[in-house]
Formats: sequence, C-alpha cells, structure tokens
Amino acid sequence: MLIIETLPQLRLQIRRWRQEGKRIALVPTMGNLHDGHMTLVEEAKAAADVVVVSIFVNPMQFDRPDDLARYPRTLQEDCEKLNRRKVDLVFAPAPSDIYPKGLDTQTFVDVPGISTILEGASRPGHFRGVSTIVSKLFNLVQPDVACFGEKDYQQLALIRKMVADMGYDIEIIGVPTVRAKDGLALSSRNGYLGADQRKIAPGLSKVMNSLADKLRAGERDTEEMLALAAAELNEKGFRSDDLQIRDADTLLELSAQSKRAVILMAAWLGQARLIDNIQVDLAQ
Ligand SMILES: Nc1ncnc2c1ncn2[C@@H]1O[C@H](COP(=O)(O)OP(=O)(O)OP(=O)(O)O)[C@@H](O)[C@H]1O
Ligand SMILES: CC(C)(CO)[C@@H](O)C(=O)[O-]
Ligand code: BAL
Repeated sequence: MLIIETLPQLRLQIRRWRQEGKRIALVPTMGNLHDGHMTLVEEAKAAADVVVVSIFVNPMQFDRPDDLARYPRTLQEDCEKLNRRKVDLVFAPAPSDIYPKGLDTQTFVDVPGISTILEGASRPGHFRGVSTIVSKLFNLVQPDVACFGEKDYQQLALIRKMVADMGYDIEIIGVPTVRAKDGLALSSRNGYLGADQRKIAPGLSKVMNSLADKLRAGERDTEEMLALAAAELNEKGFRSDDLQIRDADTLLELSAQSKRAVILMAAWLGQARLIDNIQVDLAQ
C-alpha cells in the first residue's frame, strides 16, 4: 500500500494508473477509521481496480475551533487497517499542502440551497468546506467512482448535486449506515462518549425508529411527533439539537406529493454531537 502525502507524488501515481487504464475509486475520510469506513472501502473495491482512501481533517469544514483541535488523529492505526484491507493508496496531505495560502483567500465551491439548510444552518460554513475539499480531491485523484456514507445524509445529497451541477464524470455510491449491535451509528465522534454516555447513546436510534414507525402507521402531525421525540431524548440524558422530518428527495418540508420521508436526528450527549437518519416510504 502506498502512503502519499504530497500533491506531485499523488499526481504521478494517478497518471500511471490512468495510462494503464485502471478504474479508480476514492473514499474520502477524516481518519480515525471504524467499520463504517471499512464498508465504504469494500464497496469501493467492488466498483474499481484500485482504491484510494484520503485521510484529511479538513479545517475548512469546522465551524468550531475546539472541534477541529480535538478531532481524533490516528494515522498510523488507520494505515494499518487499510493495509489489511488491501487498499492501494492512502493520501494523507498536511493542511499546508491543501491550503498553502491559508483559508482566507482559498477559492471555494458552494452548493446553493442545500448547503445552508438543516445541518448547514447549525454549522455555518460547514458544507462550503465539504464541497470545496471534495471537489479538490476529485480533481487530484480523478476517480471514476467515489463512496460516501448515508450516515451523513445531507452531505451525500450535497455531493450528488455538486457532481450533477459541475459535470463531474464520477459515479457516486451511497453506502447504508453501519451500526453497532445496539443500533448506534458508528462515528469517529462516538469516541468522545464516556462509558455511561455510551450506554445512553443507542437511545438516539431508538427514538428515531419509533418516529419512523409512527410515520409508517400514517401519523403526519410532524410538529407534535418531533416535540415528543425531543422530550424523550432529553429525558434519556441527551440535549436534543435539531430533529426534522423532511422529503427524502428534496430535503424540503413534507408535502402531499412526498413519496419518501427522511428523519434527521442531531443531539448532544456530553461533548459529542451525534447524528443519525432513516428513510421511510410514505406509499400507503
Ligand atoms: N457508520 C457509518 N456507516 C457508513 N458510512 C459512514 C459511517 N460513519 C461515517 N461514514 C462515512 O465515512 C465517510 C468519512 O466520514 P468521517 O471520516 O467524517 O467519519 P465519521 O465517523 O462520520 O466521523 P464524524 O462524523 O465523527 O466526523 C463519510 O462518507 C461518512 O458518511
Ligand atoms: C467527505 C469528507 C471526508 C470531506 O472532508 C468529510 O466531510 C467526511 O468525513 O464525511
Ligand atoms: N462526517 C461528517 C464530517 C464532519 O462532521 O465534519
């Protein structure tokens, strides 16, 4: 497995593979890898000849400096895991390679509409940072296919829109959320949970699933349903943040025309802001 940190070295290797006619898959990550990431890697392997995993804690997408500072960085363990999975190349650049002139004058990619609602409203500038780094990684790695997790539902929708709007010739594969046995969605930020909080954490998916059951049973008073869900989370020890039931295709409010809903959950548990989502078919 190649571990490359600089842009010129990466370009050289990508050019070689292109000349050999290889189909390239990209899995963008911020590292501290878990089984959710490994599922993305397996999907990437099935879809291409060579797999590139990027590991970059992207400062441009963090709206809180403390969140950036304490984000777990475990490059050596990550590379060992990826080596065992027979990944071909890990791209792990330094921030100064990606943003040599800093962030203030960096050209950015903004996806209108979707980047400022929901998670984008809670985390100002976050999605501009995501679309900019993913666009830059697409240009550097020139993948034929790229894999993203459904756990970050709005992010996946943002990337799909960017690819369509900008004419990237890249297939985007969305990978279903990988969970622990007790239902908690795997996430690097779960590492911030203490042992007692870890016991409470699956409550987020339990409350989400009971909202999904209510939708399936035909309940449509979403305001009332979400207020009850927030109270239930707070009772369990969370600080409910943003809970939404939206049209799964547009991310706008549900309408009579909506075919599928997505329930989007965000709640604080101690120092960790946990997110989760589930899609529900509304066909009666
Ligand atoms: N449990 C999971 N199941 C499927 N995909 C996941 C899961 N967790 C993360 N991913 C995906 O892995 C990619 C990289 O995510 P990232 O490195 O930010 O990990 P993370 O666990 O989501 O960390 P955090 O949310 O704490 O930043 C993204 O496409 C993300 O959606
Ligand atoms: C896609 C991504 C790697 C861009 O930094 C990040 O937002 C993530 O880990 O989901
Ligand atoms: N997995 C989403 C990246 C972030 O929270 O910044």
